[in-house]
Amino acid sequence: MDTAIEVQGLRRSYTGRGSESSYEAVRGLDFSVRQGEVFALLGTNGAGKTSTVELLEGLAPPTSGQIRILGLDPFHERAVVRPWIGIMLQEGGLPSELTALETARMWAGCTTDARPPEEALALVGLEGRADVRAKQLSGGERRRLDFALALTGRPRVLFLDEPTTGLDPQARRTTWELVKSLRDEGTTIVLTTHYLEEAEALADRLAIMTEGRITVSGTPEEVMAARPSRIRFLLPPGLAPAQLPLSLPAAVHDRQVEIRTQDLQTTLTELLLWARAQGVVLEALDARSASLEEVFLEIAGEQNEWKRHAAAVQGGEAA
Ligand SMILES: Nc1ncnc2c1ncn2[C@@H]1O[C@H](COP(=O)(O)OP(=O)(O)OP(=O)(O)O)[C@@H](O)[C@H]1O
Repeated sequence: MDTAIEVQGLRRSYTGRGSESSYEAVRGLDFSVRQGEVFALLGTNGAGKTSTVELLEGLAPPTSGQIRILGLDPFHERAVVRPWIGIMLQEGGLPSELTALETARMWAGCTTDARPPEEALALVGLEGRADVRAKQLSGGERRRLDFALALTGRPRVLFLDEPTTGLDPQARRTTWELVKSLRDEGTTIVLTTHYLEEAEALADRLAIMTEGRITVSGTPEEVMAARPSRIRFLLPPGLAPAQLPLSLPAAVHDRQVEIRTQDLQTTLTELLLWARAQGVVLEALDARSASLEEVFLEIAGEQNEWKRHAAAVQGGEAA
């Protein structure tokens, strides 16, 4: 079987208490994750990532829709599915008096076919901190201990919820290498992160969520290619904006020119040929494809724009 995770029409509502109305945090998701793939779920705060991942982990039943983890329902067939999955939570909640090794041993004691605790600690680079109590570990080291525990059961499907939050740049790179090597060994990984360069570095495919829905999805390259590239330069002295090549729609602010294009190579060639023919230098020339961060910010911006519009319409109606 090639598909590790299959999600269809997934919805999750939180029922309100007393006079509070219920809130639909997940509003109809469809996606699948192949075996041995890193799938990143991105989105602004409150987009519904954790609500979704909890359903995938079988911690709660969906309000409607279907989930299959390696062919089974993670909530109703939890006893079978649980040993296949590894979960790294945002807040580990570890007993603070135990050392790192004692914690890993305790965890291994509750796990079927557990990795030796020393091996789990070594995988995350904590072998030298084995005898340090959890409460004396740094925030980043505790995060790595959480990761070691998630790996203890040799999971086939691994859920990593913001795995590198609080890690220094070197520890973050080491974690990335570990994620890649787990993926190369065939582990399926669902990753949520607020670090877009992390998603760019690790994800085979990703989905960006806004308000409970997936707005865009695909490989990082596909997601970035869907947005225009941009070229910037300073308007050469003595030239008016109207003298720029007409076929290139440019926005000019003070002397700063910005051209957006779906075909960076052709547009850039046209611009450079024009500059040579004019005998002008394009100062501060900068041409780049959309980064994942730009795509993300644009989607988040569109969402805010839409909210402002909706509020204005509502305000208008009320008036
Ligand atoms: N137990 C709950 N009861 C009611 N509403 C909830 C509950 N848990 C989450 N929500 C709401 O559901 C929405 C989605 O929350 P969720 O934690 O899934 O978002 P997220 O994308 O993981 O956010 P973050 O990036 O901040 O972790 C939010 O508006 C949140 O307030």
